[in-house]
Parts: sequence; C-alpha cells; structure tokens
Amino acid sequence: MSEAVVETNGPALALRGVRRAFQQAGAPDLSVLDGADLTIDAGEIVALVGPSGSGKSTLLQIAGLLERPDDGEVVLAGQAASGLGDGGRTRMRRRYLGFVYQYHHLLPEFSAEENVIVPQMVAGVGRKAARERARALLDRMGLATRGHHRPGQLSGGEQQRVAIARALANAPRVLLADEPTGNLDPNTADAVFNEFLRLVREEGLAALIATHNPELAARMDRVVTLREGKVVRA
Ligand SMILES: Nc1ncnc2c1ncn2[C@@H]1O[C@H](COP(=O)(O)OP(=O)(O)OP(=O)(O)O)[C@@H](O)[C@H]1O
Repeated sequence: MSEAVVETNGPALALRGVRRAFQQAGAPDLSVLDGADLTIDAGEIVALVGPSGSGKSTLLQIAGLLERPDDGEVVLAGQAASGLGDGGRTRMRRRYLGFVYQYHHLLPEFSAEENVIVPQMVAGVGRKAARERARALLDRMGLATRGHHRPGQLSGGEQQRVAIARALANAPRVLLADEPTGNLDPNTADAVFNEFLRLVREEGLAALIATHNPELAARMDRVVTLREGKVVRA
C-alpha cells in the first residue's frame, strides 16, 4: 500500500473496533480496550472520561499513532493507518496531530519561542514563517512578553501555555490531550483550560481530551466514557 498521505472528507478521527491487551506475568492478559469505537467530526471537541486505569491514555496513544492496536482501525483525516509502515505513520502524525500532556515536556535549553519554532522546522517550515507563527500563538496564549524565557523561568501555567502553543504550531487537524491541566493548581488549571479551548475552537480543530475533572469535561461539545474497554456515552 502506498504511504502517500491523502486528504479526504469525513470525520477528523475514527477508531473502529480497537482492541489492546497487555501481558501480565503469571496472569491472564489484561484487556484494556475491547472493541472501542469513536468518531470525532472536524471541529468537534470531545472529553474522554473514565476511572483511573480504564484505558484513556492507552486509547490516546493508539489514536495518536504512537502505539498500534492488537486489532481494529484508526482512521485519521480519511486515511486508515493500519496499512502504513512506521514512516507513513510518523508522517501522518506530524501532518495531522498535535499532543498536549499533563507534563509540558518542553526543551529546557530552548526559549519558549524556540520550543514552538522547532517542530515547525522539523516539518519543513522556514525559520521566518515559523517564528511569526510561534509569536502569534504565544501572543494568543497571553505570553507575548515571555517568548525569550526558558521553561525554567516560567510558572507551571505559563509552561503549559507554551506546550499548548507548540502542539498547535503545525496547524494539526486533531489535537489529543491527556490531562492537559492536571498538573496545575485549580485556579491556574481553570484559566489555562479556558484559553486552551478558545484556541482549539478558533483554529477549528477536532480534539479528544482525557480528563478526570467533570467541570472541564462539561465545557466540551460531548463527553464519552471508557467502560469495560468500550467507548460509551457519558
Ligand atoms: N505498557 C503497558 N504494559 C502493561 N500494562 C499497561 C501498559 N500500559 C498501560 N497498562 C495498563 O493498562 C491499564 C490502562 O492504563 P491507562 O494508563 O491507559 O489508563 P488511564 O485511564 O489513562 O488511567 P489514569 O486515569 O490513571 O491515567 C492499566 O491497568 C495499566 O496498568
């Protein structure tokens, strides 16, 4: 099968019959995802909830093409990922996906602005255009004056704002986030989450956001729950 990335209409992200089990020493395999189905339309923001250990991170890893399911299909921007090799999956990930994690994972030796520039240059964007996009995103996250600071010189909330700007740098089609404000105090989390949602809506992205916080989940377009390995309505 060709590894060329093709664009088609349809849902931004679809998971179909996704299964994933982990081996456990001396015990039967642990089935985490057992036929999970989920479709997210372009521009739709979906909260993913479920108890600790229900498989939210596993589902995000599979949706993000970072892990392969044992069975089932991931379709991103109309293209099924299962037929692709590692190179094709990496290209799809770079072209279509942005990630935000609980911990920011910024490069500590680089400034905030450079942290948003680097992934664009990896994707082939010229330095000048990448800098302009980085400045615009940081500005929209309320960090216009902090672009030259390194992560260690920023507060936790500011670091996470930079991580959000970085995730949006290459204008992904789908944003995947795992407890994006879970590391912040409640007030900061609230403010950062509002800005995050505003930016995702302004950019017209589809998003799947795992959270333990029901108040944050309620601000999204739709809430789905992982229960016994399946995606069900909340
Ligand atoms: N690589 C792995 N090897 C073995 N077991 C794993 C692996 N990754 C996840 N698991 C197990 O799969 C289950 C689901 O884990 P996962 O991290 O996806 O849950 P979660 O819903 O994101 O949990 P939390 O809300 O606590 O972050 C857990 O029981 C976990 O221990």
